[in-house]
Amino acid sequence: MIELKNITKKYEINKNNIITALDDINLSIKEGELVVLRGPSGSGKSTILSLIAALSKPTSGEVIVDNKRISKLSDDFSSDFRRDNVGFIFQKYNLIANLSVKENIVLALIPMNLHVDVIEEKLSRVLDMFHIEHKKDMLVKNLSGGEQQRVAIARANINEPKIILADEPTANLDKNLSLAFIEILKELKAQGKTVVIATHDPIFFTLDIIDREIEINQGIIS
Ligand SMILES: Nc1ncnc2c1ncn2[C@@H]1O[C@H](COP(=O)(O)OP(=O)(O)OP(=O)(O)O)[C@@H](O)[C@H]1O
Repeated sequence: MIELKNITKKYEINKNNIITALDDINLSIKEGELVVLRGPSGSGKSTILSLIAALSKPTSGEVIVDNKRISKLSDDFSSDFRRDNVGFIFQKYNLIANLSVKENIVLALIPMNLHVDVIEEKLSRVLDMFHIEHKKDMLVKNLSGGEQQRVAIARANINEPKIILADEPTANLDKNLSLAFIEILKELKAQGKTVVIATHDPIFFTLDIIDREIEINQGIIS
């Protein structure tokens, strides 16, 4: 269960220029729900995702995940929370171009000091699940956009997180690849993951696998 309680997030550019990205919002997302956050550019969608992932902290209010006040965690505990609970699919994928597919995917596991066999097992599970096995030794810079997205999704799932967050996941994909992404969403939902997608792509708005659409405008949920 994810709860945002009276969340305000302000970005201070300088003393005379403070942007209110979120203005006292309340939001609650149940375990296993597939939710779409929709709204125009700049409305606050990415800010909500970054708060749920404990990548940033609210100016006021609380973010609670599974009864844990994650908005109060120190930076170290925030990273632990993220590693154990959240898979984040970034709009621009945030992959390292000069590393191979498998190196990109296992990078986040390095601080965990896992046995090499465990890493191999986790790796082969996601390579297989997201149909990228045949490219595992290729450098990411030599992959197509759709393949890079599958690597980003595999990386987000390496630790079997309960929560998947995706920021404009189809922004760089054509229609067919967007439909392939929707197939992946179906798999994630079948596995019981909680999925939150920030998007303004209309392809999501008529899907029956989406449990709820949340409309956000200028930092306010309407
Ligand atoms: N790090 C930052 N510093 C300053 N302002 C920021 C920062 N991040 C976001 N903002 C501002 O906060 C507001 C909300 O941004 P946010 O990225 O959450 O919107 P969005 O709905 O995800 O937009 P998009 O669809 O374009 O990604 C915008 O006005 C944006 O310019």
